[in-house]
Amino acid sequence: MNAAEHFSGYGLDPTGATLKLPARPEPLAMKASETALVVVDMQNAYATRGGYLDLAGFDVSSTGPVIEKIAQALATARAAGIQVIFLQNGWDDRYVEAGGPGSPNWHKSNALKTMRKRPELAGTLLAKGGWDYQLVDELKPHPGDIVVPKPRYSGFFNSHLDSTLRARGIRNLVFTGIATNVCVESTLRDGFHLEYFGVVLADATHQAGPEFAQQAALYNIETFFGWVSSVEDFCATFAADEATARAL
Ligand SMILES: C/C(=C/NC(N)=O)C(=O)O
Repeated sequence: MNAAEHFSGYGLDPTGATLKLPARPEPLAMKASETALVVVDMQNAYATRGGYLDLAGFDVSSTGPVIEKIAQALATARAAGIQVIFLQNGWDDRYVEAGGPGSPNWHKSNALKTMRKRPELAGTLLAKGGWDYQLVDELKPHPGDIVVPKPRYSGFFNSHLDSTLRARGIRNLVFTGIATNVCVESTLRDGFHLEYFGVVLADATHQAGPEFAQQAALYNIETFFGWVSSVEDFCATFAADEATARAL
């Protein structure tokens, strides 16, 4: 290599089409290379009967269609070269990372509260290494996907999410997962403050709590923090991009 060829640095990818994802309140311009599909906390705890949310009294009976929608979005993202990021919520099996009584998390986490109320569950909910913490069988990471463990609702706190995204020049975050009104919204909001463009695929998300919580979260996102789209629109937009790339 001669001296002229030897340089360092990062130039945003000048190649690749800029696509328009149909979204509310208006379409969002994005490139596959600057976009990540973020799958939030699709763990047994949040999506499976017998997991934490179910044991804590939240309805998880209609998470099946959400899992299917996420699988569709994942297939399109991987084919289009979009970085896939799985967030995984929880703590070490002694709950040091959960914080003690000096942490609001200790007081507000329904997982920790449920275990205090039912001591026979101690050590089982959201503990690394356990079934509850595991990602659901239908949505296992593929080679090239990145898994980011996180100890709080927002994926940006005490995690390597921000550095992972910035190192790859990613500016757009496409959100799926559970729960829309808790970890999805928290992560999208923090992303907004860090200058990421956040869009949620509404049919690939599910709330913790009553249906109005889903609608309120989507209203907040659409009106204040980001954009709302669907799996069908995401797949149609990026499948077309992939077809164009193959034809070139
Ligand atoms: C209620 C709750 C939601 N988590 C999430 N992944 O949205 C929790 O973790 O306690």
